[in-house]
Amino acid sequence: MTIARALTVAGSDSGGGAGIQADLKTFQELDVFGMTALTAVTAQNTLGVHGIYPLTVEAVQKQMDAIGEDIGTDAVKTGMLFNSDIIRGVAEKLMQYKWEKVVVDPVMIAKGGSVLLLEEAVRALREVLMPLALVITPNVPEAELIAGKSIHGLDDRKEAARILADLGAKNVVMKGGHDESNPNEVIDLLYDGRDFYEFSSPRQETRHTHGTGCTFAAAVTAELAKGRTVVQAVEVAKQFIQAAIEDTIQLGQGHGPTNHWAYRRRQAAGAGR
Ligand SMILES: Nc1ncnc2c1ncn2[C@@H]1O[C@H](COP(=O)(O)OP(=O)(O)O)[C@@H](O)[C@H]1O
Ligand SMILES: Cc1ncc(COP(=O)(O)OP(=O)(O)O)c(N)n1
Repeated sequence: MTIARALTVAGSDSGGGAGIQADLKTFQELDVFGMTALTAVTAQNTLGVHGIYPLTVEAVQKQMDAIGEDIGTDAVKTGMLFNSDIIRGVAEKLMQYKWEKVVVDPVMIAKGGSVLLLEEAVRALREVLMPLALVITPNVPEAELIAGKSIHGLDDRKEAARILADLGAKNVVMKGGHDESNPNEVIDLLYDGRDFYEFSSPRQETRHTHGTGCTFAAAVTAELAKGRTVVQAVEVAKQFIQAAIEDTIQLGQGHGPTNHWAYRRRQAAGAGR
């Protein structure tokens, strides 16, 4: 039996809704064998981030070597990378192992406002990591910072996507959760350097959206690991995150996590009809 493999290079969220925990749950739900290279430990729950403890570059690279020298991987996702040294160290290993299906989720700020990427690291993200990305998945504030332009609505998002593609990302998914120019719909916009594709879903009125970005990017990574095209992978990821937000599980007192079981349960229910 061959099994698709995916590696996430990201931070740990003790609350289980975002970071490496969200990535592994998503990989598992999509039938992909998940592996990890931890970049930082966060003490985090639905109320916010209470502590950040980055690992050394050596520790991050050793974990990537452990995968590269033995198990190998079909796709890689990067999440919280925290500082420019870690970004450069991760980029070095992506190149060394010639991992090409790389999904970069340019995690910068958590919902509660905590900084998950230092300001000094944005340049390294732009110059060193983006050219290695098969797909980059910024939310609106992240795209504004990387592209250096403010974004209001779909036309601005398209222009920012072009700027990000010029920086070297082969495909740009501009996520629409923060774009409230359309109160009824959330449109995720994919730009492949030539064409735009829109993935739309009804906007859910909920505060339980902790880890949506990680979960979405992990689903894209899992589908790429299985050999799907970028368009197919984004299509599945959109369905996965929509189910995870709609079938809410109410945990904690703040922004709760999404439901990583929901997509599989819906698929199973559909198959049983
Ligand atoms: N209120 C919502 N209703 C439906 N989908 C949402 C909602 N908020 C976010 N999403 C989806 O969750 C994913 C993450 O979106 P976004 O909020 O833009 O990024 P992030 O979680 O990184 O801030 C996207 O696929 C987006 O379409
Ligand atoms: C360890 C860790 N990594 C990433 C994030 C950000 O996750 P995201 O999916 O963008 O969700 P919110 O934090 O915005 O809810 C995180 N919080 N922790």
